[in-house]
Amino acid sequence: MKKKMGLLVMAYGTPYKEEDIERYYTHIRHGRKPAPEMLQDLKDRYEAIGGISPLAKITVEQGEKLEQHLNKIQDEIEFKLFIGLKHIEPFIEDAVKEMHEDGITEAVSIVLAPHFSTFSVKSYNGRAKEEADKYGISITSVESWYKEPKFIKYWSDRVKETFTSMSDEERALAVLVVSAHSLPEKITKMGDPYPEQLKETADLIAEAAGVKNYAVGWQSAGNTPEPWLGPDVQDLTRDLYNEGYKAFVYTPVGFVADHLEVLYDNDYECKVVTEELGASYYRPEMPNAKPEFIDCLATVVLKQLGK
Ligand SMILES: CC1=C(CCC(=O)O)c2cc3nc(cc4[nH]c(cc5[nH]c(cc1n2)c(C)c5CCC(=O)O)c(CCC(=O)O)c4C)C(CCC(=O)O)=C3C
Ligand SMILES: [Fe+2]
Repeated sequence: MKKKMGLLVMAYGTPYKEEDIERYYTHIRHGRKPAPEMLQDLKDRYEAIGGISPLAKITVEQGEKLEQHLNKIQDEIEFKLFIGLKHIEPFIEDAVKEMHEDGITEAVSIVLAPHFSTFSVKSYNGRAKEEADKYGISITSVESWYKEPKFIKYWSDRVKETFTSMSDEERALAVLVVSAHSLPEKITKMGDPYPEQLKETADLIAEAAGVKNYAVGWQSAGNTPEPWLGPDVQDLTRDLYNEGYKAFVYTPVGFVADHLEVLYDNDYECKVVTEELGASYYRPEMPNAKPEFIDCLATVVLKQLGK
């Protein structure tokens, strides 16, 4: 008899249609409605990437493929998928309640973001645990998985391919920019491991790819007066250009899918800067639901369970 276990896959969530944008943004802002111009700015950014983000579909595909793959590569546990989102339905709490209604008493959870921070993974895991406690469900939660060798290999393979595709002249002046979502700088004072985890990720990828010229940057910082972690990837691009680099390879490794922060903040905003400088722009493909990435997530889940 196989043991049945809930597989709680958590992700950020995205509006399903234009009318969802306001309530989604309000949820991100902890219930404070955005000013009309902030809302319009966000709507314009979604419009610029085709009206709506591909993220909703990709998250489901990642979850479903992970469930299938886990059930294929081992036969001790029967995993059942539940998707729980941070800022739109199905919310994390909805997913945990559904697990309970399904008779599940044991679950493993993973967030579709590799690095731990109090603002991201800690909040996902905290919400899941609080709801699970109501039903007596025990959840074991992955806290971070950026060090998983299959994750590092995913990105170092992409980086190698990209550098190999360049001419010798271009490669000599190329630089790798490894980035994640910025967070308020105050997390550093709280001893948050997030900045250090991104730096470690960059070191591991650069080493595995054999790339000597690389830098860590932050992107997609919020629109608030407080200081955010820097340097911002756009400013960093200009600084690196002034140091002599002419080709830029962006790897937004804090994300795992094509979505607004990548399709707009990298593929539009960073690209504008490289075009203005006359430099070349590369952004290797995101993991999405590629088999090697699904296998990476499965490895992380099984390791969490001591398998
Ligand atoms: C750490 C982190 C991740 C990575 C980890 C994880 O994945 O959990 C992440 C991912 C994402 N963030 C996303 C979208 C947004 N995040 C926002 C705003 C914010 N994010 C923050 C943090 C993070 N965010 C913070 C501290 C704010 C400011 C809140 C405030 O104001 O106090 C805003 C508001 C407008 C703006 O600032 O742009 C939007 C629209 C999407 C979906 C894109 C799509 O729909 O395709 C994804 C995957
Ligand atoms: Fe965000």
